[in-house]
Amino acid sequence: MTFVRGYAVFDRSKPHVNIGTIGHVDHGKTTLTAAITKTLAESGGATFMSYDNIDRAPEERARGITINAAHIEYETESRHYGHIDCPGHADYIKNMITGAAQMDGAIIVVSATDGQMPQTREHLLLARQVGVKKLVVFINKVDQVADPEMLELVDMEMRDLLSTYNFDGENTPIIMGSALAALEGRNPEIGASKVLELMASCDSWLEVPARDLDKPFLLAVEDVFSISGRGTVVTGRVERGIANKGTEIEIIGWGETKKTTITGIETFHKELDRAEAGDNTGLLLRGMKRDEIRRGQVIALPGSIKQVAKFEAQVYVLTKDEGGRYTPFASGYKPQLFFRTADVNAQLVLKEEEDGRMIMPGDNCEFVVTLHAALAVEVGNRFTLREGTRTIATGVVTKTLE
Ligand SMILES: Nc1nc2c(ncn2[C@@H]2O[C@H](COP(=O)(O)OP(=O)(O)OP(=O)(O)O)[C@@H](O)[C@H]2O)c(=O)[nH]1
Ligand SMILES: [Mg+2]
Repeated sequence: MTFVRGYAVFDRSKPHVNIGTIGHVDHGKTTLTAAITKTLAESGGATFMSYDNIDRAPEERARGITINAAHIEYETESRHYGHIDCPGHADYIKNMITGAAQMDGAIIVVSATDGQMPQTREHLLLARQVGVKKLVVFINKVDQVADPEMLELVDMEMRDLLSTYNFDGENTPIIMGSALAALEGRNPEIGASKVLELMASCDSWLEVPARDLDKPFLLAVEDVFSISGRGTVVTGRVERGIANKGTEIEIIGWGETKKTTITGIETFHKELDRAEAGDNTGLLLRGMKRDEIRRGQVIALPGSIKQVAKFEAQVYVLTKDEGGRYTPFASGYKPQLFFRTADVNAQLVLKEEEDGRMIMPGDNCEFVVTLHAALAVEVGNRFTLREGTRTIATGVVTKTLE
């Protein structure tokens, strides 16, 4: 993860919403992210973040693609947004899932020249799976398309696709424009004005989710930093509850539980006294070394959540048209399981083993899932199963076992 320094005083006078850009590689997510900061900077709602400032790792610059999800912040008149620019490349889906898992809503970017592509579909599915309820569509690169019918077609196909993945295809706002024009400060009719229209749609269409402030504190660790002279900081989105400086917590997952105290809280480089559900935050932890904490663990109120290595789950196996497998698999299958910010090897055994029964793409089955290492899992948690570079199934935990 890259942390990009923000500008504003983090006050709670405006509702905070976590959003971000998702979609197929090269469709213009990072360009749009930079364009949003440029456009909002004019009204004082952002610090301009150049493209190179967002994709700043050497490998990202050399290849011209995003690898790490980057965190940015900006404000509209009515809201404060945390924005995560996700990678589109199929090899970095893992970083996309971790990024999307922290979003309340998302902007899906689709290029007018290509229309929907494999990761347009996969990202929609994964966004749905990690709990993103609503999206706004940005059809980008309209400067490259002369034929209005082509744009209409992309619009129609996106509405169909949204409905396929259980989003509101009919009413979802679709904005057509050019992120590059906005970033380069030209053709405002397809540039800046469209970015403003996009932000207005985010303000009106994406909802501020109800935050579970009353539940016990939980944050899924996205990244771990060591800050010299201060100690170890973990970052991630607070899933529920409230924590203050001085709150005792447990670090749970990967088979280990450790206890410590929160000694500092920082959100977008501003010191705060408390972290609450919905915040994308960094917690300074007493006496912890950087290598004692890992992505995929959770920081939780002691005793509020258990780690389990075995649970029952309802699993839907994607068809090949949904990007899934072409062929069936047998009980005992071992995919990679993605859950909150964790990814772990898992084994799926049919709950009621019928001799030699094969599981077909399109099937809905009950499995007993065994994880390679225990994680903080609860009934109702959603997860994704992947194999190589392909998402092959999605599931929900129905009962925890051991
Ligand atoms: N013509 C035109 N080109 C654009 C527009 N927006 C982005 N591009 C170009 O498209 C290419 C890819 O843009 P990025 O913003 O890196 O795409 P991305 O979606 O972030 O790509 P990944 O993060 O690697 O998935 C770059 O060369 C951009 O300059 C646009 O509106 N018009
Ligand atoms: Mg990018």
